[in-house]
Amino acid sequence: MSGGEQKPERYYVGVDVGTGSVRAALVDQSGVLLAFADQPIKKWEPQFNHHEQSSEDIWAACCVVTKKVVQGIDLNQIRGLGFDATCSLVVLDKQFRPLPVNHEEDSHRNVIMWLDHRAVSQVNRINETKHSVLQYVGGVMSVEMQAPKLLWLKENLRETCWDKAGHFFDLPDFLSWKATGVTARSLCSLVCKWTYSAERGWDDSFWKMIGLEDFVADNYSKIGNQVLPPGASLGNGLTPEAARDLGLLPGIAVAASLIDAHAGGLGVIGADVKGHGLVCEGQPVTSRLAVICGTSSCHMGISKDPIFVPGVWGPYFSAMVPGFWLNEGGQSITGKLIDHMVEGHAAFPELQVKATARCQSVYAYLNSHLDLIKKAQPVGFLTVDLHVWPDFHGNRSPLADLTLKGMVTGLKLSQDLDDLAILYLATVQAIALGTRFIIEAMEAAGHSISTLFLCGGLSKNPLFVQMHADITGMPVVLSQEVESVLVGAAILGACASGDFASVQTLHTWGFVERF
Ligand SMILES: Nc1ncnc2c1ncn2[C@@H]1O[C@H](COP(=O)(O)OP(=O)(O)O)[C@@H](O)[C@H]1O
Ligand SMILES: O=C(CO)[C@H](O)[C@H](O)COP(=O)(O)O
Repeated sequence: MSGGEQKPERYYVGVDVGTGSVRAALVDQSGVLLAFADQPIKKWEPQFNHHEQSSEDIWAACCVVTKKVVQGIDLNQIRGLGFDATCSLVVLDKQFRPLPVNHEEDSHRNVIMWLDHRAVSQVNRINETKHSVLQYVGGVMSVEMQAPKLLWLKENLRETCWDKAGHFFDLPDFLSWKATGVTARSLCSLVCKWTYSAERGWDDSFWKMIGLEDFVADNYSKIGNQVLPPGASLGNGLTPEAARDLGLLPGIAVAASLIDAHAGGLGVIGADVKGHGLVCEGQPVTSRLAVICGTSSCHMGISKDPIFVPGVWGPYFSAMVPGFWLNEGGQSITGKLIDHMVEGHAAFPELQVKATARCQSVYAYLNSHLDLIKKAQPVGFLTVDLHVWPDFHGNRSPLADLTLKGMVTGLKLSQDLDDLAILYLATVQAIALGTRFIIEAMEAAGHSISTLFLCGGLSKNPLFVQMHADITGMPVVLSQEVESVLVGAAILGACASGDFASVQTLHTWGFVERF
């Protein structure tokens, strides 16, 4: 480079903590992903419906992947770091040490995962209050949100956890605290999972009514009384200790974070679609629905004015795209359901052997097997007499009923590979029908959606994508960059660095090339 003529390249790091793994990416100043790394994280299920993780294990995985993606890069060129994560609950004591969220008193397991359904009695009591904050979570609070989990801790682990607790973090906020030492929370997590209002702040009457008046008494210091918009720069940036852990330089900008689905939404919803003949090209961004499909699926639709959709979370102001209201529909398990159905089938060992012999994933093998057995018919016809109801872990939207269970009708005595492939297809179709059900509820309430923007692990499955297009009757757009959630996380880091004016100026990073 000739001195002074060309500015040195600037890089941003995005870290995405999903349910099963942590991913990191190095992104350049045009939003192009240059390096990617992932690392599995531990999960415990000590009893049915109890799902736990370890914040130390998660942080260690963040460090491994971050070090990998910056290898060979001049660290002085890394300008910002952004985190997104699942909305699991992290519990620390007053000295920021992990506290056990289990009867076994294993303090390593200090995270109640988002999909944990232990707090059923607590959420039922919260919903019986009919408090006005519930209007902003779709009318019914989900057992996956934080208030019922906090109440469960108070009622079940009073001495070993609740009385000792100094800090309750949403996982994305835990990560930004760990990186900077700043305990400020992101508006995204507090609005979406904790009943905070961007306009009115905390509602004392809600916490008093549900029996968590403790938070009001100490001015919400344990759950957050300093709130920043996603992408805001935190404190003095990366601390020397965190910099050592992550293999970065101290002082680089660290952003207030986002929940993972929201980072994915940010990574795709503003994508430049010019020249692809898509109906949404001439329409406002509110005609787009971002669907983030991983262990679960999240359906993110934005609007200029608040829209109240029964059974669909929100409306949340400025929780994803600043200045817009967000409605978030969801299916609690989608990728996890497909894995469960396929791995639990009698023909799974045979599938594994055959897929391995062809150097394919089991899903790529199943997709080509379906192509073979459908003969001249469209693939959808293979399931005319086999149907799946996909609510094996309750229904998040639009029925908002955690008691619902799954169902399969049309089973036969045979359990060969054809049966497995067709059951897999029926499961994918059921999930896509669930998306249609959510879109219908959103449209009945006032949304006008024309195009789906998919991202997340399941968007790498062509059958999953095709079924969503066929069953919703809408075009499905995929970004050129498959790791769109990481693009969203890197957008946060880029925004915090001050190199870009705002998150909005960056959300066209999710440019489009694949359909
Ligand atoms: N190439 C692929 N083909 C089919 N399914 C995939 C592929 N990659 C990931 N998946 C599925 O996506 C799901 C995980 O998605 P991911 O976004 O990694 O999840 P999370 O963010 O919840 O950790 C799993 O159910 C997995 O089977
Ligand atoms: O509730 C959420 C988003 O609002 C969870 O974080 C999400 O459903 C879990 O995400 P993933 O399936 O990608 O791991």
